[in-house]
Amino acid sequence: MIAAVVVDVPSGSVNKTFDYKIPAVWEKWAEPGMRVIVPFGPRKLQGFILEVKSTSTVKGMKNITEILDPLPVLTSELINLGRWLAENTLSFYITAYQAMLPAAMKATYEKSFQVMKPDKLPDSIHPLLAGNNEITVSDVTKSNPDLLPLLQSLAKEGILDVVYKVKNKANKKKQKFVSIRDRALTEDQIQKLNKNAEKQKAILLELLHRPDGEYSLQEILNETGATLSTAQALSKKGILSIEEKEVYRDPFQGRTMKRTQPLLLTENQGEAIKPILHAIENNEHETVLLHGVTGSGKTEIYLQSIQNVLDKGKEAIVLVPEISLTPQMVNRFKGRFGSAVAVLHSGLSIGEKYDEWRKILRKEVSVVVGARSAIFAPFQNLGIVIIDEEHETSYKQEDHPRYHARDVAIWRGNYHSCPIVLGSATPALETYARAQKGRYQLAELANRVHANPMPEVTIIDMREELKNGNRSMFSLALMEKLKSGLQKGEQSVLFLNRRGYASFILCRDCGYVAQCPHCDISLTYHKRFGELKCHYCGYKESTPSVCPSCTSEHIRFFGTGTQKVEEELAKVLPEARVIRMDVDTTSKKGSHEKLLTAFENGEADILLGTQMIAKGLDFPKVTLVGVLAADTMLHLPDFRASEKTFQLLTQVSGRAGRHELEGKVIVQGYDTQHYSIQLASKHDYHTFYNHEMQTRKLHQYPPFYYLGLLTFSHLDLMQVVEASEKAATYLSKRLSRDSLLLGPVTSPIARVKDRYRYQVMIKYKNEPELRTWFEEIIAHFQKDKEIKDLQITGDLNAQTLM
Ligand SMILES: Nc1ncnc2c1ncn2[C@@H]1O[C@H](COP(=O)(O)OP(=O)(O)OP(=O)(O)O)[C@@H](O)[C@H]1O
Ligand SMILES: [Zn+2]
Ligand SMILES: [Zn+2]
Repeated sequence: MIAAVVVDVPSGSVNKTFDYKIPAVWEKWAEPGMRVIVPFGPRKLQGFILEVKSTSTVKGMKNITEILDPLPVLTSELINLGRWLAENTLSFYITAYQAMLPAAMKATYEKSFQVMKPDKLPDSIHPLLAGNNEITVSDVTKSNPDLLPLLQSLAKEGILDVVYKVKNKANKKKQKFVSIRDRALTEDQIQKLNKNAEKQKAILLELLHRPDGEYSLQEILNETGATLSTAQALSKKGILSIEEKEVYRDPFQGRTMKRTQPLLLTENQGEAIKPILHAIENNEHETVLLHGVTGSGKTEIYLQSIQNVLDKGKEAIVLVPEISLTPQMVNRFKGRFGSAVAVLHSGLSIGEKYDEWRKILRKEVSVVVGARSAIFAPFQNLGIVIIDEEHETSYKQEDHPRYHARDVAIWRGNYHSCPIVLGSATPALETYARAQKGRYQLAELANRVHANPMPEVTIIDMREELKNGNRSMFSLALMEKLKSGLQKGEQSVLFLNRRGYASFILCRDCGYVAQCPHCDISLTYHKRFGELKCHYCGYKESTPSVCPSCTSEHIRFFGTGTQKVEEELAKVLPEARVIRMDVDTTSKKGSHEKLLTAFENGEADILLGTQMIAKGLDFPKVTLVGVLAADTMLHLPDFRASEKTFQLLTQVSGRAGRHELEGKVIVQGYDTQHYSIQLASKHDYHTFYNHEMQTRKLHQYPPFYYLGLLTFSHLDLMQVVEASEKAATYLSKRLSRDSLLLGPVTSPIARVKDRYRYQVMIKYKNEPELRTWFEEIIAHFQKDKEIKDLQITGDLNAQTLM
């Protein structure tokens, strides 16, 4: 038998399968979707079997070295999906397949020197080997780099051999369990034990006091204070049995979850869930847009839809943006479906993610809640995919493979004949447009549950405040509300929109702003370390005390960070207890959850934070939401700036007054007349949609046009300009008349890590050959040896132009 294998070399010339012979021992169980190790040139590489066949035209085929998985890790569905994904995102097949699996399953490679002729080995090498038969190249490089040339020449003479090894990161966690072999005999055996074998006795007594069964060895040792060797001695005598077993790393271990029961749906919810239930009932693929205002009870609709899917013996995937994948969010699903739920998000360790993933493959769970990549959960009987906050840009991966989770979901829904639910209070323009055209079904929830009113929003123009002599970062109205909230014992959320508003250092005399010397962006000020840092490349420098440009001493930290707001709050409201949530206070594992729980338990009056607190939170005592700097995002070079501002303001406002207490929102800014701010304050999605659609149409942006984007980068500016001009000429000769070509121009971020960036943009409605042309351009420059190091990335459906 022969296996067609795609190997772990992300390169254009290797972007196909290679045939290998399956050795007789493995013939019976080799299947498509298994990981293998194969020889490839002088190396050993990991790969995936995509096909098993009986003939091949290839001469001199090599054997597969090893099959790594007892069962396929890619289902036949995922094998097909990967092909589609690679082709539509201009990535390599291997990259697409690797993106579908947990990181732990990706191989790393190791090169080492192995001794072939020990008698000819020079003495100087012996200490290095320390009695072993081989040593890894990386070990030599670390300890004795000057010996490398000698080792290399020994390899040429055949005294050493260079071997390549594939290392697997995927390790299963093992734990030792202990049990008593024969309870009836044990009393006797305790009598017979040596008098001073106190600890051995302690172990046996501890086990005898417990009900019959296996116990974690570590737990027993902790209880008795005995050591491992004591237990091993008992095991040698045949009294105890110690066994090693595989266990899952469970990040939610030891947590008791309150089980919840389905709520009686409101009339509105009952209507909105109908098209979803209909599709589940009839095994139909249907994309349903669930457009519901904040607090309208979308989550309850998700939960009951999933229940219907589980009742049919099928499985469910729920995607949630990484940033709102909080324990509170997860608990809503675990609370309803208990241990049937697996969770996949980036906060888990590599091992934990691998364990959660294996629960899915082994059919031990039937619901997955996770961030973007959870869309690849290897379920085989998928009954629904739910994408919460479907407008979130994080659903698009901005690295190879550049897929959008929404597109993958719809592909899988089609494959399994099941519904896809896109939920949001502020659907992406693209999505709402499709619903209007009838390509998606539209279900709307116009009101909050039980007719709770939407919070009243007041907009404050901070320029006016300044004119009236208020120089603080809080308007009078906000101060007043914060104070009255404190008096009544209610809670407030203060949201600082930091995107596009990093804290930077500015010279008030000459206007100098500290920039990264390698990237064209300003450095961000980090007070805690007194340093300036680049968010793109990690470059750091200490904060200057005088301006490097004009030597003025008026060089200061400018812009508002959460720390600064916290300090201000302490001055003006010293009695308020504040919890600050931002990247600095949540970097430690579990701190995110701790802070939120503390706030929920009423241990603070004000929750102050960034984007992190904008979504999904549902706290009954929150009556006031304050937004500082609502307009900062409007000025980003991004055609979605208005849409993003509208979405964010709507989401944040939605945190107020979700339960009995009425909510109020105060929005502060400088450019408060902008329609996205005005309409968000009126909770008016539909007017915003119509207005924004007109703008997009006028400027020929999505959803009226797709954006194709080719980005070129190189250390040498001339190379980038030349290559991008060639590409633009090539495309302009081929594009249809309805398409527009823009550029080449410098990218909005013109330089990253010393590499200059240029882009060519194509606005198109229908350009079936575009993919091929992009592929040809990329292949052309890859062959061109003169422009070494030129990087080109292509995106057929770019979401941003950065
Ligand atoms: N049928 C119902 N009966 C009683 N309470 C309900 C019902 N449906 C939802 N709720 C409650 O209403 C509140 C808001 O619902 P939920 O959080 O699901 O809204 P949402 O639309 O998902 O909001 P957001 O988009 O703001 O996150 C929750 O506390 C929820 O428990
Ligand atoms: Zn200066
Ligand atoms: Zn930089």
